[in-house]
Amino acid sequence: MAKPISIEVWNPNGKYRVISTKSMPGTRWIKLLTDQDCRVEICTENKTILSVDDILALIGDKCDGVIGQLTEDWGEVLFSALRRAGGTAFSNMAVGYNNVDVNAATKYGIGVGNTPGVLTETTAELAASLSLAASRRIVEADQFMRAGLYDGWLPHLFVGNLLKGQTVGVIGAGRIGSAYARMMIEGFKMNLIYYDLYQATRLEKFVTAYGQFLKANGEQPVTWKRAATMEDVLREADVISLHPVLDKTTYHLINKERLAIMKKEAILVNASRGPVIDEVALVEHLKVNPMFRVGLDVFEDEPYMKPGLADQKNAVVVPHIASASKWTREGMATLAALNVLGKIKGYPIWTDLNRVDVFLDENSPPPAACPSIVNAKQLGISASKL
Ligand SMILES: NC(=O)c1ccc[n+]([C@@H]2O[C@H](COP(=O)([O-])OP(=O)(O)OC[C@H]3O[C@@H](n4cnc5c(N)ncnc54)[C@H](O)[C@@H]3O)[C@@H](O)[C@H]2O)c1
Ligand SMILES: O=C(O)[C@H](O)CO
Repeated sequence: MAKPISIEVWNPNGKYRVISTKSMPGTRWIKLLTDQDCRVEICTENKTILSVDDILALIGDKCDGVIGQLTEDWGEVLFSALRRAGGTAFSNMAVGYNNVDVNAATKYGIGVGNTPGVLTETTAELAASLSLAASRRIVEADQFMRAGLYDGWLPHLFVGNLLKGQTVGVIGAGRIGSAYARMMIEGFKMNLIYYDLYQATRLEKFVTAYGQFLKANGEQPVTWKRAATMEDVLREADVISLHPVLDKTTYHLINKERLAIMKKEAILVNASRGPVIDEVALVEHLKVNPMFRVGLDVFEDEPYMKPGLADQKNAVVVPHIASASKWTREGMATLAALNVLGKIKGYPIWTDLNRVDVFLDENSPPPAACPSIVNAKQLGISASKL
C-alpha cells in the first residue's frame, strides 16, 4: 500500500476535490476555490520534488482537479489515474509546460492549464538582472569584498562590459523575450537583433518609435533587426538572452558549434529552460574563454549543475527564481486555481492573454472563464465572449 501523504484541508465538505501538490503563495487562490464549493487539499509533505507515486497517492480514487508544479512528471500514468478518479482538470503553476504530456491529457479529456502573462515582466527583470550581474561582474566583486581582498581602487579592478550602444540579441521574442528586449533598449539604449519563428511586430514598432524619440532629442537612435538565422544573432550580439519555449526544436539550441561563433566577450543569459543550452559544452566554453560570461537561472539537469560549472567565475547562477516576485507568484497561483475551477465548472476559455489582469484584481470577482488551457481547442472548449 502506498505511504500516506500529509495534507492540509480547506473546506472539508466541498463538493469538488481539488489538490495542490505544493503550498502556493497567497490565500486568494484558496478562497476562490472554496467559495465555489471545492474542498482544497494542499500537500504538506516535506519533500521538494514529488514523485509520480507520491502524486498517485494524493489523487486517490476521487479527485476532480490538480494544481501541479513544473518539477513533476505529468504524463500517461498521472493523467490516466486522474481520469479514473473522475478528474477533468489540471494546471501547471507555470507558463512553461514541457513537463506535461499534453497529448496524454487530451486523450483522457483533461484540460492542461498554464499561467502566461502574470510572470512576463518579473521574468524579464531577472534576465535583465543576470545581464547586468554578468556584464559588470557583480557576484565576483561581491565575493572579493566579503573575502576581505579589497585594499584600494585600481584601474584594472573588475573591469566589465558597457551595455550602452551595444547590441542585445533575443532568441524567442515572445512575451518575455519582448519585455526583456524593451528593458535593455529603454534602460541602456542598446540596439536589437532578434530571432523568432514569428515576426515580433509590436516590439519592432516600439523600437522604431523609441529610436525616433531619441533622434528628436539629439541622441543616437536605437535600431532593430529581425535576423534570418539564429547564427546571425549569435555572431552580432554583445548580450544574448534566451526566451523560447522548450521543445524538440529548441533542445540544445546553444551547442558547442554555436558557442564558437559568439563574440569572445559576449554575455549569454538563460531564464527559459536549462536544456536549451548544452551545459557540458557551455562549461568547456567558459573554461577556455574567461571573458565570455553567462547568467543562468535554469539548468539542464535541474536541480544539479553539470560538473565544473560551479567553479567558473565567469558564470552567475541562481536557482530558477525568474518568476519569484510576490505579486507574480500569487498571481500564478490564482491563474492555476482558476484554470482548474473553470474546467471543472465547464467555463469557456479566456481569449486575450494580454488581459489576464482581470483575473488578478483582488477587489472584484474573476470572470467566469478559464484563464489559459493549452489544449482548449482539442477538447472543444468554447471561447469566452466576456
Ligand atoms: N526561468 C523561469 O522562471 C521562467 C519563467 C517564465 C517562463 N519561463 C520559460 O520561458 C518560456 C517563454 O515564455 P513566454 O511567456 O515568453 O512564452 P511565449 O510563447 O510568449 O514566447 C516563446 C517564444 O519562443 C518562440 N519560439 C518557439 N520555438 C522557437 C525556435 N525554435 N526558435 C526561436 N524561437 C522560438 C515562439 O515563437 C515565441 O515567440 C516558457 O515556455 C518557459 O519555459 C521560465
Ligand atoms: O515556466 C515558468 O512559469 C517558470 O519556469 C516558473 O516561473
